[in-house]
Amino acid sequence: MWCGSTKSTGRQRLRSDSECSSYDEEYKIVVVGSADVGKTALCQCFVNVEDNQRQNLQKASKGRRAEFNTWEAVDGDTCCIRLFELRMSAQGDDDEQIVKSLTQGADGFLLIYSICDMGSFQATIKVNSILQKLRGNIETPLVLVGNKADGMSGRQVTVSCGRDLAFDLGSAFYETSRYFDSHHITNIFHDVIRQVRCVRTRTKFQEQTFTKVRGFIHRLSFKGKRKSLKSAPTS
Ligand SMILES: Nc1nc2c(ncn2[C@@H]2O[C@H](COP(=O)(O)OP(=O)(O)OP(=O)(O)O)[C@@H](O)[C@H]2O)c(=O)[nH]1
Repeated sequence: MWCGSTKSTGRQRLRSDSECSSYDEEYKIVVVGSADVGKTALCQCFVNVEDNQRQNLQKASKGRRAEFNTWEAVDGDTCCIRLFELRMSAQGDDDEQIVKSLTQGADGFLLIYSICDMGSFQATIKVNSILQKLRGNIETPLVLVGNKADGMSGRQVTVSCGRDLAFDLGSAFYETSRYFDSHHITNIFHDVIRQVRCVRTRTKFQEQTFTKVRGFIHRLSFKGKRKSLKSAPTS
């Protein structure tokens, strides 16, 4: 697995953006939540950034919008995953243009809160409604994630609160931590990719069905016209 970040950290990138965007299967995933819930930490764990680089990245990224690219095999199919970190507050006082363009251009979302911060949990409800409003009718693959489940700080949000919210949102739900086994975090990112694949397959199927039906109607109307021309009396 190649890992890299497009944050201007001086870190060497092994493949270019254009390579990523020309890749067959590209997934744009927005990792969204309030400040300090661990968005950067989870992205870094997923793209497998080493611990010593992690500290530098974190220092360099404060106040910046982070973006990570990685190539990853999900269920045997390699794809290019682009992660966009988006800090959003419940007040909706964020840069509207950026929120709008990231939200509308995304294939899927990881909605993060910290289980040690009730405010961040409550904010996810508001953030989700902003996302849904901006997406309109576009289907939105979503995974709700309660981070910092390592017990280092006091828990403020119970597991059942998280589960109930996920049920209301119609999303998958995980609790995790940057200190958990990396497979746990990988599995969360793979889950959202699988959901995006389902949406894409469904859309493709609907488009193919629509094309077939349109072709059938076209042929029928053509036959009908030919018949009426043949049966028309010749003067
Ligand atoms: N205990 C614990 N701390 C974590 C975990 N993930 C992140 N942190 C800590 O929480 C703080 C914020 O982490 P970040 O990854 O910068 O959070 P963020 O959501 O990207 O923050 P912003 O970029 O400010 O929005 C840091 O001090 C991290 O070390 C976790 O799973 N467990």
